[in-house]
Formats: sequence, structure tokens, C-alpha cells
Amino acid sequence: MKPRFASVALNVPAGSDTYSYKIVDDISDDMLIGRRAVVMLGNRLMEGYIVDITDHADIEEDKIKPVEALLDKEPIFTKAMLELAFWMKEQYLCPLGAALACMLPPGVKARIQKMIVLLNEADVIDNTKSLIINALRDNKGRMALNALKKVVPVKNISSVLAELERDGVIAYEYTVKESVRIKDSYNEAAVSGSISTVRPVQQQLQAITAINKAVDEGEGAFLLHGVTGSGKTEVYLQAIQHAMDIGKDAIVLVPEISLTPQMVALFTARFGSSVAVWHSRLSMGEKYAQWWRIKNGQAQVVVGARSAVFAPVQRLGLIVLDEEQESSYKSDMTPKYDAREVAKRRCDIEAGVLVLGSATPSLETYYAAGKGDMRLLVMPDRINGKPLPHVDIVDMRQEIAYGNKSIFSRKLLKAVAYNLKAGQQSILFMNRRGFSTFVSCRNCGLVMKCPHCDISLVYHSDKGQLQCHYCGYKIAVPKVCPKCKSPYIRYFGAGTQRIEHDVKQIFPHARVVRMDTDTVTKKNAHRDILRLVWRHEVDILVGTQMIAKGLDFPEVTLVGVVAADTALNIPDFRSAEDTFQLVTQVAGRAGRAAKPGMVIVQTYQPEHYSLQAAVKHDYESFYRQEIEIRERLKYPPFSNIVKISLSGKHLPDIIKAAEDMAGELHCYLNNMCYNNDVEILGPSPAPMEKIKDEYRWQIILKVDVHIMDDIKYDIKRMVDRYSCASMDINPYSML
Ligand SMILES: Nc1ncnc2c1ncn2[C@@H]1O[C@H](COP(=O)(O)OP(=O)(O)OP(=O)(O)O)[C@@H](O)[C@H]1O
Ligand SMILES: [Zn+2]
Repeated sequence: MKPRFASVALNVPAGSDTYSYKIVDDISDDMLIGRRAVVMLGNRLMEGYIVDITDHADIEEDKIKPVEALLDKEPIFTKAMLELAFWMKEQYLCPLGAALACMLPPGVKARIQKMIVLLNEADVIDNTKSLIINALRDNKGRMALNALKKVVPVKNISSVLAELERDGVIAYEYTVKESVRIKDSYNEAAVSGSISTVRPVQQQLQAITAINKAVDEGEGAFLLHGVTGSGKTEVYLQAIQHAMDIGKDAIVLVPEISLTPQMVALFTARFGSSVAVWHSRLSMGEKYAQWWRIKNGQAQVVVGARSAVFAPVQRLGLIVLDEEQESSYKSDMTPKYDAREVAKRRCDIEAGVLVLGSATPSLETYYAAGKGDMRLLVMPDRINGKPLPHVDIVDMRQEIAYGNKSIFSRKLLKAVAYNLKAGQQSILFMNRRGFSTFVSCRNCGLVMKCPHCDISLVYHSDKGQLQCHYCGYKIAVPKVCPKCKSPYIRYFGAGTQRIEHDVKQIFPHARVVRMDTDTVTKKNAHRDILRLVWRHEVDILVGTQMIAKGLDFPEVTLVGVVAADTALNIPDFRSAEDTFQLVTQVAGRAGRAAKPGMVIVQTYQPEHYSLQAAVKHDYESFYRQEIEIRERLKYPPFSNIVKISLSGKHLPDIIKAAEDMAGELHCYLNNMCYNNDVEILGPSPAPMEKIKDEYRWQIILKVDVHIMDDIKYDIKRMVDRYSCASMDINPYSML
């Protein structure tokens, strides 16, 4: 038989994509490609993935080690998934092994143990050797290396063992353990009423027909642009039903925050046990069980957050991305992939259909639809002709001029009071948690900052603490200023706790609940709060973006955006877009059922175009103004952004590295005559210069879309030479 070699991808940061190993077993290529294997790299045992079988090796044959063990009974990656991983490696410049690793649930990673087996009990005089042999004998002739090291704690044990192996006294063996306990208990209780079959309205029917046709043909990409409450979910459900009817599977991606029990219940009610749910609140064992249910074809519909784009469905028919503009679709860890792009690519490879849905599509996606890269489906009306809510802007500068120093305008208070009287529900939205967002001394002006991060501490009234929202640092509120000892400590900038507190004082009889990351830490807290709102056991819901999107609260008629400026003032080229999306989405929670809705937006910049467009529910007008700015300033979609981050504990080193790298980049672009195609911003301190005791600097490149592929490998190589640097292509956040 001809020798065969496996090309194995390993999840190691640098080095080559694959390594060659000898195949000793008599197994067909098809049962090897895509299979997990245990191999030695240097003297480390590792789990790897066989991506190819060849008859030649990339190094001299006698240096090649064998594959130590094969895992699973059959390949875990299909050819299509391997192809997707190869594409990710090129697209995101990540190791092939890292791309493959992120396609598996965390629990699938094997724990490999090196075992020592006693072959014969030679008589030895060497003290260490006899200790080893005795220990092995006491353990029935077989011990894990780590356990043996504990019993025989000598430094040179490895070389002693090597001698014993050479003399045929012992041998090595590997055992492989999956590191999770398998648990298949995941079952969210249905929370909303049962779902009867829905007859689609005209605009839904058009969208469903177009998508179904594409699913039949196995090709197509759509942007479903439907206003809030236009019934996008029903379009997804019916398209998925159709895919299932013709024997195909579907993946539905939703942002983590909208993976609510409501969403899950909706899908479970429609598709029963064919649904697999995938989100970060699942334990490792639950994820593992779900993954195998999908892999084995027991689940045909997967509902999940970003990483569900890799769900191992067998016959892909459809991938839906709801709220496609959400930043959570972009991973900020290696591989730094964008689930929208991965979904598109996966659909191309597996003859699936892509549906991106949103009331407020990202500029990039809408631009792509305009160019004809995907088909635009529009649903301009709410279901049953319900009007979009009326939006009013309140200029908070005038409130101050009037002498109203509270966080609520007169108009908003009046509207809440009216709603309470009428027995209707209200939402107060605030994009920051905590009580006060910064605390300072009135005497000397000192602002209390985190000692580890360049950021103000947030006051949390329930615990009487100041907290850092980045690293979790906490201290009790100081009674006097740490610098000047004055007792005049003041609190500024309201967060959700403060809103809740003030609202309870003003309306003592109102039933108020707050929903933000602080109140949903306990298991099921999230579900319980939503349940209170659905059952109308709450009058006023106060919350962060957690309540802004995707939720269908039929009885809410008033939404107050307490401070629209918090998102507007973030130093990021997307801040106008984020503000427009947020205000439109949160406004979209109002007036979804019988009664008309009303929205009040408080701001210090009422003339801002993103707010003006949001007031009129005019996506087109916002898009036209914003896309013009992007084009003029060469921001995406008119360029690719490469963010190079440098971080470390010693600031001068970081600055030096940033300056050196910028110099190198300038040189390189000069030599390549790319000066007109790439703009270099920085080096400069990141907007948050210090986080968790690490200083952060950055260099931003705006790269012409046409030359991105020509230079990205060179830039990556440059960045890789600096151990303190990393790069992200088209990051979602510039902070
Ligand atoms: N054809 C229909 N007939 C009656 N009711 C419908 C129909 N389609 C959807 N609905 C109902 O309309 C409401 C709004 O639909 P849905 O939540 O899907 O809107 P959406 O477009 O996803 O909005 P958002 O962008 O705000 O999440 C839901 O309560 C849904 O059950
Ligand atoms: Zn901190």
C-alpha cells in the first residue's frame, strides 16, 4: 500500500496551516477527511482536524510522526464546512485550526491524557526508576503522567521515563476524554399563549413567495426591510416551514439579547421538537447535546446567536439573520468573523438562501442591496394597518431654561401620568445602567475613576458601591473626597437605577420594574420580568437596550427615550447610525396592538439628522444623508477599516511600538504606490486609553475596497511581528 499522510489543522496561534502526519490505520480517505485526530506537535499532544489526505508529506518522511489517535466514529466536519473554514482563514486571516475550532461547541474539545504503561518489571538499581516502577505496580501497571509526577516528584522524570521506554520497560498510551457531561435537559417553558396559524397579509405574502422560490432553486440572497411590527417573524416562519416541507434545514440567527423566551416559544410552538436552541445561557453540556441533535438530523431548525451560523445542519435550505444591523454578529475574538459574511458564504457553498431582516438595515447591507448584491423586499406597513407611533422630540435645553432640572421633561411626565391613569403600559429607555454614571468632588473637581481603567466609576445605589463597568472593580462610596477630604461628593449622569428610583418617587403607586444586566443575573430573571410585562402586572418598564429590540409588547403605548444623546456622543463613525437604529427600534415597541403608540425622545441635539429622520420613521432619508457622509469621509461601505490595536502594561513600549509600526506602514505603502488608496489615522491613544491595567493605542487604516486583498496579508505579517499588536478587519466598534 502507498503511504498516506494526513494534513492536520491545529488551533495554534502562529505557524503553518496544516502539519503532516502518517496514517497507520487502514481507513478510507472519506472516513478521515474532516475527522478529529490527536497528534504530537513538538512534545505536546494536541487535538487537530484532518483536512486532507495526500501521498506526499511536507517534510522528510522519516521525521513525520504518526497520527496518535482518531476521535469520534466518523468525520465531524463535512466537505462544505471545511471549505467554509478555508474561506474564513483567507477572509479573516486566522489560523485554519481556529476557524475549524469555532465550528464545534466548546465541550467537544477533547482532553487528552498521556498514560504510562508498565510492560515488564525489570530489576533496577536506579532509585528514581524503582520509584516509578513501584508506583505503576501499585496502580495496576497504568498511570496518567500527571498522576505519576505527583507520586514521583523529581525534576528529570521525563528523561528517566525516556530511558525506561527505550529499554522496553514502559510504553506510552493516550486516552481521550470529552470534557463535558452530556446533558439534554434544555427546555424553555412556553410563555406566551399558543400560536394559531396565521394568514399572511399581502406584503408578507410577496416576501414569502419570493423567498420560497429561491429556496426551491437553492440560490438567492434577500434583504427584508420591514418597519417595526410589520410581521417579519411570520415571513421567517413560513419560509422555514416551506424549506422543511421540501426536506431542507434552516438556521435563524438573532442577536443574543433578543433570544428571549418569547422568541424561543414562538419557534417551539410552530416547529415543536424539530427546534434546537443555541445561546450563551446554555451550559456546556446542553450546548453539546444540542449540537449532536443537529448533527444527527434530529433538529431541522436551529435558533441561536452568532455562532449558530456554524450549526451542523445536514441539508441547508435557509439562513435567516434577524436584526441584521446588530453589532453582536461580529466576533471580536479570533477568528474575528462577521456572521453575515459567513452566512452568505455558507449559503453559496451549500446552495442555501440568505435572508437578512431589519427595520433599520446597516448602511453596508442597504448599500449592497442597492447595488444588486441582494434582492430588496420591502414591508412598509405595520400589520393590520396600525400606524407607526407618533414621535415627539423634546429639547432638554429648553427644559433647563424653564427651570426643570429633573431628568424627565414636563411632556414625558405628563404622558406617563396619563398612561398610568388610563391603565396603559409605558417603557422608559436609558442606555446606561447604574445610578449615576460619574461621581466627583464639588470642592476639588476630582472625578472618581477606576484605578485599572481609564474610565469613570459608576455609582450603584443598591449596594452603595462605585463600580467599573469594564473590569468589575468595586469600592464602597467614599464619605469624603480621597484627594481633598471635602465631604461634598456629587453624583452626575443618570443610569437606569436612577430612572427607576425617580419614577417610583414621582409615581409611588405605579408598578415599576427595571431590566438591565444587573437585574437579570439570576437564572430565569429575564423571563420572569418579561412575563410580568406581558401579563400587564407592570405599569412602567425601565431598561437598557435589552428591552429596545425585537420584543413584542402588545399593551405598551408610550416609550420615553430619556437621553438620546448618550449614543450620539460616542466617538465612532457609526454613532449617528447607532442612534437612528436605537431610537427607531425602541420607538417600535410602542403601539403594536389595539391602541396607538406615542414616543418621546429627550435630547440636547434635537436638530441632529439621525433624530429628525427617526421622528419621521424615514429610513430612506437617514440613509441618503449618512451614505453621503460615509462616501465623503471614506468610511464603510466605501472603504475597509483595519484596526490595529496595541496594548500592554508599559506605556512607553506601546507608544514606541505604535510609532515604529506606523513608520513601517508608511514605508510599505510608499514602496507599493498605495498612498492614495490607504489612509492612516494615528497612531493615537484608543478612546479608552487604559483597560484592566493595560494601555491601549491604535492605528486605523481606511483601505480602498479594491486593494484590500492585495495588501492585507502583508499588513497581517507586519502586525504579527509585534507581540503587543493585533488587527481586526472591519471591526464594529472603534473604541
Ligand atoms: N398575518 C398576520 N396576521 C395577524 N397578525 C400578524 C400577522 N403577521 C404578524 N402578526 C403579528 O404582528 C405582530 C408584529 O409582528 P413581528 O413581531 O413579527 O414584527 P417585526 O416585523 O418582527 O417587528 P420588529 O422589527 O419590531 O421586531 C406580532 O404580534 C405578530 O404575531
Ligand atoms: Zn476598571
